Amino acid sequence: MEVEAASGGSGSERSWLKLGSTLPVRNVQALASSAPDELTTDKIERYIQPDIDAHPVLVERSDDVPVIDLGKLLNPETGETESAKLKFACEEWGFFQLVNHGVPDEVIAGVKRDTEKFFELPLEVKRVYAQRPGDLQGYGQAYVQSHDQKLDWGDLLGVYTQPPQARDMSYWPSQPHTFRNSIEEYSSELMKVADSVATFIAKTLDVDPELVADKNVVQILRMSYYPQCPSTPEKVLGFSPHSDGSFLTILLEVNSVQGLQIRWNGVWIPVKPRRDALLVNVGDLLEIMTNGRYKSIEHRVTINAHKERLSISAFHVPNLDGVISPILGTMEEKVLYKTTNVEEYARLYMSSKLDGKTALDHAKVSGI
Ligand SMILES: O=C(O)CCC(=O)C(=O)O
Ligand SMILES: [Fe+2]
Repeated sequence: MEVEAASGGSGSERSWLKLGSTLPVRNVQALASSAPDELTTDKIERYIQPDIDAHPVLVERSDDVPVIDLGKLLNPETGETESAKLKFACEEWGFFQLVNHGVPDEVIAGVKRDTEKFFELPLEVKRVYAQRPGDLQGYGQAYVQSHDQKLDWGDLLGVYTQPPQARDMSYWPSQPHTFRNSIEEYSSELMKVADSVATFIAKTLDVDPELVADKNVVQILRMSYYPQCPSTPEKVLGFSPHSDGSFLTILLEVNSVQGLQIRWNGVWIPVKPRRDALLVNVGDLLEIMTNGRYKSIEHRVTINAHKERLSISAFHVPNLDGVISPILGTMEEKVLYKTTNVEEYARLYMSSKLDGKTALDHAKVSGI
């Protein structure tokens, strides 16, 4: 089985699109729907995660995942208190549920409906959008970073949505027929949310919002479909543990089936889907920018024996030609991260050459 590693841009065409890595394997949705006797040990083997139980799962902490109210952040009377909560959420959790986010219900309902319909389409139709090697856009299987890495029990649709001047809608799925429109509406609403969140994050850091304004200009949507897994679901993951290589990620849990778990003080905490919220998380680039104060937390997705799960991740990232420099709070603060070139970071994140380390480790000042 071959990993088609990112070949990288051809110099003139430097874009996030060219940095993906994909594995041309069988579609998981099709595998999941095969008859139980067809789903042999041999076929499921590559998905079995021996370390899945290495850390305990603490369901009772689920209610502690912070909730941040964007309406309260915007209101001068409540802004300060809410901003302190936001700071705490970014420092201690790296994840928060964002309520009163302002995205109209019908926009969310539209993109949810069309994402569900897309994955219901016959395999041959979805395959029309198959990923090209080294392309983040298209339909395929989840990325893997090394030949021996366990496979994830999920299929994805990657859509490169922003910035408007660079996107090419002709790569977007045209089925269901309302999909392009619903993606476009959702994408532009999320750009607004990401801008507001970034502005409030800048305030919590006491830095000029201008300093974060260019960190969110590119957006990639990833629609994930994790089919039910009739065979040993407790040993299989929809998405292996990782942190996001983004600045900010905004997640929509499409059908509210629980699956996401976040790593908190050595244990896994399941996140309860909330229909009224978007789940926001700090990505690696924000961790670098805050010199480690805001945490890009590891997370994973578990799967179900009988229920499928769908989600939409929106990764907000800077242009590839920039750099991220740690902002230091005080003169005494220890410098944890190097000034990092965004393109180099993105290549590293997507590459299979991580020597068991994470991309974030490579951005650290050596010796730490
Ligand atoms: O499906 C989810 O809940 C999370 C997906 C995720 O972690 C990602 O897309 O990076
Ligand atoms: Fe993630």
